[in-house]
Amino acid sequence: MVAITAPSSIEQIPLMRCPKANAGQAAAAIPCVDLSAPGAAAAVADACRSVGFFRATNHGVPAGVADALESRAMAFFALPAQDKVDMSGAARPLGYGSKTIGSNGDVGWLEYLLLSVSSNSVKVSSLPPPLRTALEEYTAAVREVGGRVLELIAEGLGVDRALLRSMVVGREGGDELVRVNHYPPCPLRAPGDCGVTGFGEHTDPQIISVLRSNCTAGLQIKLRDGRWVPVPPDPESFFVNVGDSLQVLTNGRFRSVKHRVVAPEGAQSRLSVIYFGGTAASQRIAPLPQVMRDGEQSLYREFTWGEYKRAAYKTRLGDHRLGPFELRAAASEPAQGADPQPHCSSGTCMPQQQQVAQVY
Ligand SMILES: O=C(O)CCC(=O)C(=O)O
Ligand SMILES: [Fe+2]
Repeated sequence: MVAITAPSSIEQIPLMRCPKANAGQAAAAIPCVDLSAPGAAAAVADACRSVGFFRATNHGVPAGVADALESRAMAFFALPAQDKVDMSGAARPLGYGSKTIGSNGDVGWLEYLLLSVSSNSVKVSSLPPPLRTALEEYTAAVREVGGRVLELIAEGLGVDRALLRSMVVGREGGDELVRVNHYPPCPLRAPGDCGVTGFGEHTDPQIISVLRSNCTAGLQIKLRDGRWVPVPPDPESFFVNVGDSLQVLTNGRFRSVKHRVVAPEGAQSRLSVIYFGGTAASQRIAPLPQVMRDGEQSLYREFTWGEYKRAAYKTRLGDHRLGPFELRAAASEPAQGADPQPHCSSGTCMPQQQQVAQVY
């Protein structure tokens, strides 16, 4: 097992309540779209409206591209902690991070690499060359999947097919990121139906995210009815998230999906790679006029991607980040701060009643 080292000040990992879900029902709740099928545009739009998340098959990415990145990434994460920092810089926010996510107190049982991948180059000079090559090949492939999904979304919305894709792919000054998350098996045992936080509940702020993981479970999404359901891992598929920006571009027709990761309890690490399709800092994020009905008002005040990203970096993962940009508070969920959470400390979870009651 690879040990995660971290400053002692972040020794505390929050718990999350993970009610046992019926595996069949959970899998059925997650839409699956064959990207090459004739009805793909309608199916993608439907999934983005109902769940904000779907599994994409027939995406055209050869298995070897993702497998190569997976093995290079595992080799990187097996290096001594200091080497990982030396090679990629400490995450601020880009670079190598361990346990700390962002700079506002979020922690989880993971280590990661967060990289800017706009304009086809991974902007970290000293990564091991085989890892860099694997990242660049993977990024080129997953960007195509993201681009295709954005075309299908546009088609499903009845707007110009190239409109959303051109905000992200090949966009001058664009903002595409890749995050490689490694969740080693967690030796901490959570009480009852709790799990140890791998990555806390959040929505992704960009337009869309495209995720691929190895065979180890852990990802969960929140359905519209409030139920958390586990996403069965499937290394042969990609999983697509609606991000906050797409929620705004569709004036709330699509909703960004809340998701989180529970740390692996078994012997296997989870390795996931997420491509975040963001746009240029100067891009206005506002409902597309073509999707608005006559007389329909925007639910959001005007902002640019740059403004939203800056605001997002000042918040906690679980904060309702779109809240300050909403014009009609009643139209969306109440703003939520990060709940106080129970903690694991020094390898033992504390099953105090009061703490467990505060699990989100
Ligand atoms: O690692 C995962 O499976 C998901 C992580 C995630 O949601 C993120 O990095 O934004
Ligand atoms: Fe995410």
